[in-house]
Amino acid sequence: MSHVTQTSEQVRGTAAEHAVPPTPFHDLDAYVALPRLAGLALSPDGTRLVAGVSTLNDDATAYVTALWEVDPGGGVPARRLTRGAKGESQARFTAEGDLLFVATRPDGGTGKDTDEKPALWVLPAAGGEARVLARHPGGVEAVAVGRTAGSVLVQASAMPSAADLRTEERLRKERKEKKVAAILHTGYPVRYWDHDLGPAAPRLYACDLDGRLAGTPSAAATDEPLELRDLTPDAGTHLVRAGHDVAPDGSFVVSEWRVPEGRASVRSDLVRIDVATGERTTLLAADHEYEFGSPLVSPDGTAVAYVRRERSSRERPPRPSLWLLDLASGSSRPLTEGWDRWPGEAAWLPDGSGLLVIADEDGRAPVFRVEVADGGVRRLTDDGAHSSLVVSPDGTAAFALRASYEHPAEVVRLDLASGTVTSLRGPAERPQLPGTLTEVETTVQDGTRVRSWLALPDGASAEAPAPLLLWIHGGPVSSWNSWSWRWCPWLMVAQGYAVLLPDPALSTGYGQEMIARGWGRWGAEPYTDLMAATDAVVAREDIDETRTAAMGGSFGGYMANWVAGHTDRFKAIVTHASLWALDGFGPTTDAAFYWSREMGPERQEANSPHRFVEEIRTPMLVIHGDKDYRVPIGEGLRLWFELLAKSGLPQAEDGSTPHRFLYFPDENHWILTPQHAKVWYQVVLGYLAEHVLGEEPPELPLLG
Ligand SMILES: CSCC[C@H](NC=O)C(=O)N[C@@H](C)C(=O)N[C@@H](CO)C(=O)O
Repeated sequence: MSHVTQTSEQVRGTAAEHAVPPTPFHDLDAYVALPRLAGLALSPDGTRLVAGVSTLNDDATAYVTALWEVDPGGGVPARRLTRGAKGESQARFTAEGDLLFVATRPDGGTGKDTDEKPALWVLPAAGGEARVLARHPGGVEAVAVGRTAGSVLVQASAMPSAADLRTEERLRKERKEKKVAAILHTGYPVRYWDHDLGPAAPRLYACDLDGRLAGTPSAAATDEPLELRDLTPDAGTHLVRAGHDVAPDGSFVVSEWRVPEGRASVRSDLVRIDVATGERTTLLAADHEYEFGSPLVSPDGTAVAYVRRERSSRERPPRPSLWLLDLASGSSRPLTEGWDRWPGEAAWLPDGSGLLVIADEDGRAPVFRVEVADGGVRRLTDDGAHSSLVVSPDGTAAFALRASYEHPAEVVRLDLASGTVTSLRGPAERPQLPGTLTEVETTVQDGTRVRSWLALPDGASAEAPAPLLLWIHGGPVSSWNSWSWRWCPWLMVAQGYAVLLPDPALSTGYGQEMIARGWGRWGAEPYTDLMAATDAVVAREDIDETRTAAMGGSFGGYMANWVAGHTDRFKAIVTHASLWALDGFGPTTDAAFYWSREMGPERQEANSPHRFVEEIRTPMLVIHGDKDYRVPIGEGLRLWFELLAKSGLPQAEDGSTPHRFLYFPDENHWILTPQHAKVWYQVVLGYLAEHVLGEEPPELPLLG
């Protein structure tokens, strides 16, 4: 019996085989075994809802995503649809109700060696086995479908000189056989997050169904994979990380189109690509003031909702707003210009009268309704952070994933008339928590309200005050508003810590001025806001002011380093994937142009934590992954050397040090594999136990 109530149709993790912990947050094996939801797809008739669910593989060394069907009416338990050993993702429905997905299946069901590249599969609505619909020598990366008819659009990466898929295959084979991995770059960027860009770059292909899926199951089973028709043979690097949307009738695509603009900077235009001919026209050309992204074609195909991003500079942060482009006249107008929030994921209402838009607000990410007629914005949901929004064909309901710091993502139905949100019978139930979540706020010197989440362990009281962990979010332009498997406060709460999650200057969801307050001033207001939030919480009688630690990842790691050089109030500091010397980080991160708009050499100097190394007298746990291209490993290496060599707490002559460096040779900015995630939490919790609680460090046999 597991601690989580599950039906036979629900996901089981390896925790079920172990002794029962009070909650999954008391046991790292149970924690990493919790199922994780991502991605929703709704059939065009609104009767079928499919979610991706990741669970551990048999030896608990990887997550595998399967597709599950969830009853949109909430009556029937969720059921698993796919069972491939390497998993399935990107569920999409065709207009006829066939379920498409991307999967890597070793022999593609054909017995032939397919080099295990992800292919496009279909599970026909008419019944029968799943089969391959299309392949690409580089693997299928993304799939999009017109909602009412027409082509399936496939994104896959092609070698620049390959004019057809036969050449593509040959070029890839030659590189593989000769073990050539070299890339000759002519532009920027050259890396993204955890992988190299090039020599292959994304293109869009049409996969013309021509009614072939509407046949009988037996007819479908004999079908050969379809040909992919290249719509963008001249894409070069223009489609690198470019989002797109297909018109409902499948006749055209609107896509972001990256344009180099000199001095290693790239801007984003919007283009229209005709699916029949591949003809491309620029709809909106970016300039130094504005760029354009996140296109969504209206239900009648006559307009495009998009995000116009006021570009950032030394003087001001970026400012996105939602706009509407009329395709016939080419004229645009603002939809949310006066709304002081950053529009995120959006979906059209089927009658075209408005859009549902998700935006950060006050530690949450609610769903808002934006009226096309007058740009009116109305908040529809109360708690939680929403994602994967899909709207029912009759426009009466929407479905989404909803998460918060109280629970991981779950599938919900939102009644658009009443605003009622109902949890559906998903593949897993909410895990039991080892404490409670509350909201706290304080007013800082300039009058700004700084709010935070505070996770408290059961039993914290004036008689038994809890040690405090200040956890600083990354970005920095983001917010603590949703469940994160990487930054899970409840594992700390289960060990008796209270965890403070503040949203300081630069956080989203509090208006543009909150972001502007910290722009180019990372060591100023963002830091003092965090200290003020900590001061307010340690004044509580259920918190022990004498046992505190600070930690953060990425920008949160930057701030942890800054904290280390500016106060001795914490017993320990944990700094993950952190920015240490801004002159080094600035030009070596994967999108240097973005950061250089905010920080010139003077600001880099003023805000760089490495300048305060001699002031560091707090034990630090440094963590970094070698394949981190967002905050390159050089930051971690330099921090570690300088901490030992010249901090206020240097390595002793006998080689001993209270500092530690947890290094992951094959992880990136995020530590993702289940066993590495376990190691991460074990080492962090052990380090905190030693320095905050005064306990013996735990033995970690897997670390040698
Ligand atoms: C190249 S655009 C920067 C995106 C983002 N910053 C937004 O303000 C970012 O990746 N920042 C990292 C340094 C960072 O702090 N990442 C955090 C949060 O996204 C993380 O958890 O990875």
